[in-house]
Amino acid sequence: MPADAPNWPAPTASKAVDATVELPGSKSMTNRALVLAALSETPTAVRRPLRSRDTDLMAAALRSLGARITEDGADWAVSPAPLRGPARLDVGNAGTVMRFVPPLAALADGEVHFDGDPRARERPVGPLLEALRALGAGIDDGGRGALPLTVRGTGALRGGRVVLDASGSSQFVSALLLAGARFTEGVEVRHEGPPVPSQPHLDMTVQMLREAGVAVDDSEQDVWRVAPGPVKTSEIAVEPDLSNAAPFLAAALIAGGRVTVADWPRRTTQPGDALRGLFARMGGEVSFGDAGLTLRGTGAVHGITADLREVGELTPTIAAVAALADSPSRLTGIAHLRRHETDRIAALAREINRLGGDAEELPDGLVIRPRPLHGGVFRSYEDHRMATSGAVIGLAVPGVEVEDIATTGKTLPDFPALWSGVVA
Ligand SMILES: O=C(O)C1=C[C@@H](OP(=O)(O)O)[C@@H](O)[C@H](O)C1
Ligand SMILES: C=C(OP(=O)(O)O)C(=O)O
Repeated sequence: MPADAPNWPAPTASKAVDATVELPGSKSMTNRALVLAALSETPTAVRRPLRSRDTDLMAAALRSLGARITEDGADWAVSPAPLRGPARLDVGNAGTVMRFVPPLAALADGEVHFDGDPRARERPVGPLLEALRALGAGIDDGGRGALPLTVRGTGALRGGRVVLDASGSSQFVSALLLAGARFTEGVEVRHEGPPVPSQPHLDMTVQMLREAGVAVDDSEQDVWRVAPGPVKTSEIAVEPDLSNAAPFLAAALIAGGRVTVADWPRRTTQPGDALRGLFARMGGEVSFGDAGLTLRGTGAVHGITADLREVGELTPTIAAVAALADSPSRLTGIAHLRRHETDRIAALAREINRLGGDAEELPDGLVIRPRPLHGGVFRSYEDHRMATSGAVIGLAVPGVEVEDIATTGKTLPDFPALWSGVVA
């Protein structure tokens, strides 16, 4: 962010909202689609991908490894090519790039160097690197277990069985599975440790692999087996990003009225689908219709006690709503959020409290006791979901200014315009 970028005055809702919003594609599906397309034996059309910092970084990384990725209207056309180095890749602060691409680099011929934003160097990749080494990869990370690092690809990876602790991020497992069919022996990943977060994202990985013709066995708890074989995709349609639906649905909860998110899939592996249940418990009326999924505010906004381990990505928005509710909330199971774009537990508590709230950190979550809030600057810590949480609080609290709203470009570059379209 330019040091002098002005804060963004969050619009206050002066009346009930009444809007339909068309959201861009899912970050998680887009970046899986790009990886699978780059590994595929056949060219792939990725339909309605998200265009944002994280997905542009993924496309750039795969291009550097040899894939041809071109724009075709709103789609991306991906032509695979043998993976090769040398390459220097920028992961930005994208967990999906820093975790999903090193296994591809291990399959490439040549050295591939990875680095990213200062925060990316603090995010965990160690268990993934250890697993890749155990599967035959040569990696130089200076013993840090973190970026920057170099993968010394030889054009093939043996693969086989590996045990790792994926309690820090489900992306360690997804990374090994996405590339696993191309390892000579396939891969068997066994998790040992505290629970793996983000189960829907693991389901997304497994489902998208199966749709690409890859045999995956996930019948045993905490064990995933990917058979060696070709990846074959020709077309992957990306669903709207349901995690980015969170602030928009929250707007109807807070301001009253209704917000419809267009093209909400009836069946999906996206964690954002859990918003239907979570926001219903917090006071919304949720219904499917021809136009999409609609949330109607009832005037009531309730606190919630919820274990968010599986849907940690939704925490910042839920916490913002919780700060405006009529009863306390207790959000748990999310210790791993301390290693997300920022320490989200600490950042949410700090920013809610700066506006006069009462949020208390737990080792693995937050307790939020609603209190009248006042205006002020809501800092975003270069975290897209912190920025949108500030916008949600601003709906009900005059004088909230969100620092660095442009950071929403990580997954939703159009946020300010989409938000004005809903709340103006
Ligand atoms: O695989 C994915 O696309 C993601 C998995 C989750 O990561 P963690 O399991 O590290 O929380 C999620 O928070 C992230 O935004 C996207
Ligand atoms: C944790 C997130 O992103 P990343 O893919 O960088 O892990 C997120 O989008 O909430």
